[in-house]
Amino acid sequence: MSVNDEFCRALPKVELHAHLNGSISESTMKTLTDMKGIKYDNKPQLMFEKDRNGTLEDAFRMFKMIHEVTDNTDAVYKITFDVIHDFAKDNVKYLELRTTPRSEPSSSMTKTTYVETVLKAINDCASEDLDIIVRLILAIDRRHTLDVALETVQMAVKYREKSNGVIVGIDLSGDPKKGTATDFIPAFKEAQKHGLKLALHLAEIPAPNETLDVLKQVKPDRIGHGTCLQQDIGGNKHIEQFVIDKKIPLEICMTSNITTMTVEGFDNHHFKYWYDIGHPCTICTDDKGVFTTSISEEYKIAARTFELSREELWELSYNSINYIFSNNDTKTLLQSKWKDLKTKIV
Ligand SMILES: CNc1ncnc2c1ncn2[C@@H]1O[C@H](COP(=O)(O)O)[C@@H](O)[C@H]1O
Ligand SMILES: [Zn+2]
Repeated sequence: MSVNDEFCRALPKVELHAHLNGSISESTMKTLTDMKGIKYDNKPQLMFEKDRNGTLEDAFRMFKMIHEVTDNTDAVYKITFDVIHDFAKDNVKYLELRTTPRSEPSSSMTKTTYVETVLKAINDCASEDLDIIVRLILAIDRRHTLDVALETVQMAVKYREKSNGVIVGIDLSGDPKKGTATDFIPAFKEAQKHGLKLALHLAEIPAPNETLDVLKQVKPDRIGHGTCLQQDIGGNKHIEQFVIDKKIPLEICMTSNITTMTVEGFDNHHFKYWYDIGHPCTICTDDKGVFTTSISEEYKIAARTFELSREELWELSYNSINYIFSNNDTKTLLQSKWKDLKTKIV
């Protein structure tokens, strides 16, 4: 049987690359704008309309506007709670959300209350019967300074303890056209020293020198996007070979790349190359709200574009369990859940 919407929804899934604020749904956006007394009639400025392309600049303008709506702890609680419910409804059984700690003087929200609020929403969801495990990655924004990055790592260490291990890692994200990833190497090393995992946006746009430096000096646990990893430096495929040799999993965000035009068309997406050589890849949404997608939709696009069967999609989803930032007990639990569900859906 061929792959259809129903199959992709029923497939149990792992989501490892989802930015909290970029994952806001239209209905949460409506509620939050109502709470602030803003008239919500501006969807195209906050989220891409389906199948409409733009640029990375457009996406970053949208994040800025979404941040204006989530500028207080009530809103941060609501968005976290709703995003977890959205993913649970889409049959995501294990979710690693990532977010950049943010302070907002207008509402007296501090980075501390921001992180505590996100953790509280995660904790409250865990006491519901949602059948989803949620972990948190704190993000370093490449537009910020090394000091800010070190502060983020410190918060991750402190709140990993306080949250009983809900925080699992550190991300590097933010506008890839700004800042330099290598500046944050001391923060990445500090995170590793404390046993935190690293999921870094690398090569979302061509940046071979910083990509190779970061890869060699810290060897991240996963790479976000990796769109331009196949570039040569001095005629040698150093970067690609390094990623292959070290088997660093790639977080694949197809709709995000096509919409921001960092990849020209689904047919040309680098997923095909890496998948065909058997490299670890996991299908992700990036920002399901801003890019008007869902993880089920991303699986469907992969199947449609690259002619993957139900069995192949199931494998793709099952193998993603290997790349999560949680312990072997959690992996075993998820693997047995997948096996139980397999006979019902494949
Ligand atoms: C499109 N590709 C992308 N490339 C790089 N960084 C991205 C991104 N998509 C999202 N973010 C990062 O996530 C933030 C929003 O979520 P949080 O406020 O952290 O929850 C953005 O401001 C940006 O720093
Ligand atoms: Zn991302």
